[in-house]
Amino acid sequence: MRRPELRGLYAVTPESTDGAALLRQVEAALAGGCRIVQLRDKESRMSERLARAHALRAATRRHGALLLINDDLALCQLVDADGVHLGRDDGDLHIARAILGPGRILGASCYADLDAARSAIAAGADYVAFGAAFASPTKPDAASAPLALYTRACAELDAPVCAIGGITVANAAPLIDAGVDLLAVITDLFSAPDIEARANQYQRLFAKARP
Ligand SMILES: Cc1ncc(COP(=O)(O)OP(=O)(O)O)c(N)n1
Ligand SMILES: Cc1ncsc1CCOP(=O)(O)O
Repeated sequence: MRRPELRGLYAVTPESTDGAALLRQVEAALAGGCRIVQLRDKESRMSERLARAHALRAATRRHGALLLINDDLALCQLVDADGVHLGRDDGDLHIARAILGPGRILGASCYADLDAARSAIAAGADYVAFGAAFASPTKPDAASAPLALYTRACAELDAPVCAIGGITVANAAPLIDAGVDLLAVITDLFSAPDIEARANQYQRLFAKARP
């Protein structure tokens, strides 16, 4: 079943930020209207990741927002997060769905591969992510997903479509016009001089597109 809450700005946390600063930044994004946050942390030790996940869990709850955890099912369960995001090297999606149960959200990276997205949806993914939409400062080696792929994905797939990679408020409109449901953003959000205002700009792009 489609989940209507899977639409809008999807804030993915940056690396190399201290825990207190990260929490302030995420709070600002939430204040600006962001309703979906992903903890993506490949650098911290487990104890620090756990502390960050707990802090983000509390903050997202205060704002009625969703928290997803990148890569880590166990951490998702430990902090009672709303779901996980998994890539092709992060384990089998059928098994992830079985572990998560029907209530939690499962997101899957599909790079530029529509067949991978069909398989992911069949395995129980709630949304499928394609990228990089544009050159990404965070992941310069990411595969590239052209706009036409998003158009096809939105027309052909029965699940919310997420775009990631190099997205900015200046280049996002064609993706939203193509029907993309989720814009996953790191740099353009968390490096903005005013994160709350930037999050609000994204939410307004979605509000303008359709109800
Ligand atoms: C929403 C969203 N889409 C794609 C990714 C990338 O996931 P993955 O390919 O597993 O790469 P890493 O993030 O693990 O480097 C994502 N994290 N979130
Ligand atoms: C995790 C990931 N996967 C593909 S691009 C990317 C990074 C997105 O970050 P940014 O918004 O800074 O380009």
